[in-house]
Amino acid sequence: MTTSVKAHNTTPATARAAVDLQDVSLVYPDGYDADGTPVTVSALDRVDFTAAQSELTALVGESGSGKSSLLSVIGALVQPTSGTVMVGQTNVRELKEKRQAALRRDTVGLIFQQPNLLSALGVRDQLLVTDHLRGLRGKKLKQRRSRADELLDVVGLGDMSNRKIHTLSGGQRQRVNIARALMGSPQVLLADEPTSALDQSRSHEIMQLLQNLTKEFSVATVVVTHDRGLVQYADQQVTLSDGAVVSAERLGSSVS
Ligand SMILES: Nc1ncnc2c1ncn2[C@@H]1O[C@H](COP(=O)(O)OP(=O)(O)OP(=O)(O)O)[C@@H](O)[C@H]1O
Repeated sequence: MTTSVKAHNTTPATARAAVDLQDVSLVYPDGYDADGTPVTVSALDRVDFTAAQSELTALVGESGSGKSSLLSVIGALVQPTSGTVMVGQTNVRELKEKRQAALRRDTVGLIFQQPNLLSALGVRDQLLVTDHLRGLRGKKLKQRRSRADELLDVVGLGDMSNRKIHTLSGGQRQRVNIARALMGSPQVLLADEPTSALDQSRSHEIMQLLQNLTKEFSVATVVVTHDRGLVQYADQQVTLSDGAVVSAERLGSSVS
């Protein structure tokens, strides 16, 4: 059973808001009209949005309603035109670019539709790419390798750490992607249509995994999905239309 509440805030008083957006608008420049006047597109229109620690939020809405834009703003991939974006205790818009990059690396885990994995590398090394690039060696690299192995275990790939990516199924690749997103110990996990390339059964498995990891790692997870059948894994459903939040509902934990 779902309970409708005020559209802009459904985080329970007891839950810590890991993501808190107030009055956020995002306007993209979109070329020029025939008279040479600049044209703009309003992707987000005065959005209030919260996502709590240890909760999974499903973000739904028609194509073009602003779902990806909202994820991009939360993940500091795009600067909103106006409004306040808090991730944990950090006011993202007040950060300099370097600190925003650090936030993207350390505080936010990103999971995309198609796992963007490197075909030349084995499964464990997908999780260690940034550590290799940063030149980590010795004891520190060993610790990171242990973390990678723990995470691969958690996502059900404990026995596949040396496998090459092309030998994995779509669902297994998405699990690698999820494990990689957790490498930085994020407070927030953002997933943009993580199941759209998978069949129904694998999609449910991935959503169940995200639901479990949300609790286990105490992250605030926001999942964009077109598939209404997958919303059952969420604690909260937020619906966007034309860049605005039109409803926010708390959901009963029907699946666990
Ligand atoms: N980089 C951009 N430049 C200009 N307009 C953009 C840009 N990105 C998105 N838009 C526009 O902003 C609006 C919201 O797009 P967005 O991708 O956030 O929607 P969405 O709900 O994620 O759509 P979909 O479900 O199709 O992925 C759309 O009108 C889109 O055309």
